[in-house]
Amino acid sequence: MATTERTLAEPYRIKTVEPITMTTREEREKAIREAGYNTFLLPSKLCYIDLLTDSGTSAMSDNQWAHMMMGDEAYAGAKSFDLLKEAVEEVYGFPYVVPTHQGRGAEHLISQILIRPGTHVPGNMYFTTTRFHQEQAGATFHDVIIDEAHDPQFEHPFKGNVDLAKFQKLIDDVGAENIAYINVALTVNLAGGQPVSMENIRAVRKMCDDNGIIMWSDATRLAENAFFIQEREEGYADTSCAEIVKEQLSYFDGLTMSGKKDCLVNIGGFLAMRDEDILVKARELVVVYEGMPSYGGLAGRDLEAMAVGLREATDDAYLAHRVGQVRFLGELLREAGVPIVEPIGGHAVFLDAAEFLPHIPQDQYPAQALAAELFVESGVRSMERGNVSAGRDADGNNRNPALELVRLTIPRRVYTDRHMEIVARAVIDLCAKRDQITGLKFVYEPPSLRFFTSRFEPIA
Ligand SMILES: Cc1ncc(COP(=O)(O)O)c(C=O)c1O
Ligand SMILES: N[C@@H](Cc1ccc(O)cc1)C(=O)O
Repeated sequence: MATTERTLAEPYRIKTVEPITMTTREEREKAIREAGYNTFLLPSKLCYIDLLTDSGTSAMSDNQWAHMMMGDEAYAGAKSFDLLKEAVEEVYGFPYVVPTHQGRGAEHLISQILIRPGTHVPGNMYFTTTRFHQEQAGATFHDVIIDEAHDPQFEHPFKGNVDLAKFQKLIDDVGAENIAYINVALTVNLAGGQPVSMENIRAVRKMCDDNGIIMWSDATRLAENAFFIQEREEGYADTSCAEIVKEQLSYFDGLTMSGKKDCLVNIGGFLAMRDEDILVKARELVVVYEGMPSYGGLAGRDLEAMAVGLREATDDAYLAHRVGQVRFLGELLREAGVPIVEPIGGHAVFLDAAEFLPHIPQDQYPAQALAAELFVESGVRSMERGNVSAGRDADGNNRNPALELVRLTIPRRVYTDRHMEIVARAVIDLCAKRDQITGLKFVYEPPSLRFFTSRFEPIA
């Protein structure tokens, strides 16, 4: 959809509003200094338009709020769990579900269940928390995404696809019996919100069947993935996103879910699976780390909101608007010559910071510097997704990923297209004076998941 053709209005009307206010440049300069040039450490009240993340930032519907009042807060056997179980079975097709407080709670449990120390986990690009839990359980992560995903400019309709040859090579190198499972993310966050095709999912399933490998999904943005299949894959134009969601998942043995994205809730997650042995182990572990198997760290009202939200998120009109709004912002930037990751993904527009700031070496964290400066310029909060996020390897060296990006992440059902225009204007204005932006160095660096809490100062 080109910007000029954006005729579909929001498929909802606004019933509750939350005021936001603009700050002065001086206030923002002080705030970013105090936050150690890390946008994660900024107070949200100073962020005029907050595009840090699409996680837990959705606006809930009237129906979700109504269900919040109906949460069954019993410690055990709450009916809210039954509602979630029914929704997961009906919409996703999995008979068993174990709630967790959010996605990484589910990642922790499945990593502990399926990984033996010394085994291997392939995936279509790493995700920070996912890889952390896999490594903590003793596995080695292997990136088996297609090469194109590491090239920000490469146009590919399904840039999140698994490279079957890379997967096969790993099987040949380490032996199928040493592969704990393959983890396929729908869509791929760090590649730019890029989708995986149904054809690719089927082909991975076949390789898993041929080799006796468990096929798991990080299904965090599975509804957005379904939208891209409907839009781009032959044979799916007349299939509803709800049907595509179900078909996609029919090939998997189970999934981890961060409900904070495509279940449209502010908190929540779960594991879903077909295998009873995995269910039993998940129930054994969930009571240690999260709570009873019927609530997993959540309130009954959270389970209710998630059960309703996961249905709403598969609606065709909602998804067309959702992905359309992300694209609207991306196209405004592209038209102005701002370097962005192509094609524009499902949940965010990613600025190519390496291209934006060619004068800043990667070890001076250009994406981190760009996110900080965008906030000072405009009050728009974004997130670094490059060298800082990738962390250090076993030898203590920066991983220097091929993608050095800043993510403008669009919360679901929260901002209007007018907000998107303001964001585009801010980025375009900053692009015109990019030469003035300088690199950063660490003044505090935590040992893991450093991007959340690290602090920096400018290199003079
Ligand atoms: C692709 C992906 N997987 C897993 C997670 C983990 O989910 P959560 O933030 O709910 O722990 C996230 C977001 O954090 C994500 O984007
Ligand atoms: N999953 C969320 C929250 C998050 C952000 C950064 C991370 O590396 C981990 C989690 C997101 O992608 O925005």
